[in-house]
Amino acid sequence: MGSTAARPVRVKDVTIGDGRPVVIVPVLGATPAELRAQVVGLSGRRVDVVEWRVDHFAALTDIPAVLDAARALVRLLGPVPLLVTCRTRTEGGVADLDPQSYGELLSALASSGAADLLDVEHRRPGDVVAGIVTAARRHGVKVVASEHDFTTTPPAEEIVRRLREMQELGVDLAKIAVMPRSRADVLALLDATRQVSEEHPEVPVITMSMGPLGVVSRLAGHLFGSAATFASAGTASAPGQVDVEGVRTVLDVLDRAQGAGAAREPGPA
Ligand SMILES: O=C1C[C@@](O)(C(=O)O)C[C@@H](O)[C@@H]1O
Repeated sequence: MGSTAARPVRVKDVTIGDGRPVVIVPVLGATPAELRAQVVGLSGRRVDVVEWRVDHFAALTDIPAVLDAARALVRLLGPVPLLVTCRTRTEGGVADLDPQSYGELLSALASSGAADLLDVEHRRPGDVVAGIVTAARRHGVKVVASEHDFTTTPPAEEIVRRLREMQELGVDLAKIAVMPRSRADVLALLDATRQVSEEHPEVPVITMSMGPLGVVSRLAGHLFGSAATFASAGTASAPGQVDVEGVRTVLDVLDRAQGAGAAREPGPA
């Protein structure tokens, strides 16, 4: 274990990074009406955080329209925190923004109070990333640094290095999604997750191995140290996402099994 203490992130009534997996569900509407319908469709489902994938929004370059839509979502969600993510093309999303426009949009979102959490791609230019993080800090918005590799899985040491690089940006959470080509790749992702969450728990990590091979990381990643999992409700935002009910069922089973295991542990069999 590292010498520093875990620092779970508190957003509204949700705690991220205390060992219990947080379920995040993306919405991908192109218009405010589509987004509204998707969020209404989530009511009664066990969703901890909603992610707005703003890169799918038709008026992405119209900052006031984006802020209006974000505010409407926050009102509709009530106690459920909103994570706003603008996934660029290079990271597997649909936004085609130059670094300056990316920085302006995210800084505006950070300053507007229209997001509880903001995803920041740490591979954008350093000054752009720093500007967004500063704006978010000033306005009490939590930052999730992120990186995506839709073709490969780097070796575990490299995943560790990238997660550490993100943790050191002064953000609240560090996230990495990678694509496995083998079972060994899935293990590499899980092992890197274990290592960073044990040695550097001060910034919780969110990790996933994508596609069908990586599904186990979405269902049991918390047992290796991942603080959250992305689950779908309707349209998945990445390959391998399982529907929210399926994820909840598995998490409940694992939770019960762990409780039973803990109760048995002290005595001899
Ligand atoms: O970063 C992530 C993780 C993700 O890519 C996944 O694999 O579940 C889904 C995205 O919507 C989100 O922004």
